[in-house]
Amino acid sequence: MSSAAAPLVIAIDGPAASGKGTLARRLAAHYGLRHLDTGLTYRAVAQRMLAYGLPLDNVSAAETAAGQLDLAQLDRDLLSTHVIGEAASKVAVMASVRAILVEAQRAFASALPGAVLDGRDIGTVVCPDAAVKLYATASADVRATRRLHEILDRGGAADYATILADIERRDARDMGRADSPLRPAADAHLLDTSEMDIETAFQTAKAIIDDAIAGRNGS
Ligand SMILES: Nc1ncnc2c1ncn2[C@@H]1O[C@H](COP(=O)(O)OP(=O)(O)O)[C@@H](O)[C@H]1O
Ligand SMILES: Nc1ccn([C@@H]2O[C@H](COP(=O)(O)OP(=O)(O)O)[C@@H](O)[C@H]2O)c(=O)n1
Repeated sequence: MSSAAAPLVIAIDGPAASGKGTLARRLAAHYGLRHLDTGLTYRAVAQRMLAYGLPLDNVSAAETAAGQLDLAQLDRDLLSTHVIGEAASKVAVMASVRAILVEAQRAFASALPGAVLDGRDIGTVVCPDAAVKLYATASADVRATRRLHEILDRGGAADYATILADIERRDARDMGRADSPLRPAADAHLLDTSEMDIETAFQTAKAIIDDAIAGRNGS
């Protein structure tokens, strides 16, 4: 039996530009939950390192930056650059940095009424008991095209081949690292959005979550 007072946690993982953030934001608004883009926590640490000209493998500096992080101050516009995403995946291989960030992410998830968290290890490490776990995927080609349009729409410059190579390199680093590699949790629902528009992806995710909530409430 489930407790009505337990926070409802929805975990969404997936590789770069799979659409997990877009889904997470819409789902959080729909279900009246708070949202945390955990990628921004790694990006914020990386941004501090870049701003101070520190090497991205400087563990003690990265630990300090992680310890000083304020989840309420994460600036998505500032942190969403391609360069910071690449740097974040280098910072994210450090187990001690992950431990600090995971603790903050778990505290966020534990408050009522619950939350949608998106990232790489939410269903496997941060919230292994989440009520619903989704693993968003899309082909590397589709993801690179989405990211390219995102950058161009913001007035930036980029080319498809470079973005695709960066995405494939980042996938390999995130899936190959020793601590908390990117992979679907055993009980995650796979959501391949390659041929879904945003609305279809949202409706598909919502149907999965509604089912899980009905099961949780014993109906
Ligand atoms: N199903 C979809 N179809 C088309 N574009 C999408 C879809 N989902 C997300 N996008 C777009 O792709 C880009 C990356 O999406 P985002 O949610 O930020 O991915 P992630 O959080 O996985 O990196 C954004 O510009 C977003 O609007
Ligand atoms: N829960 C998480 C979230 C992000 N990350 C790391 O942070 C990087 C940036 O994550 P992000 O979610 O902001 O990147 P995008 O998927 O939006 O491109 C990823 O490539 C991972 O290396 C992680 O290790 N664990």
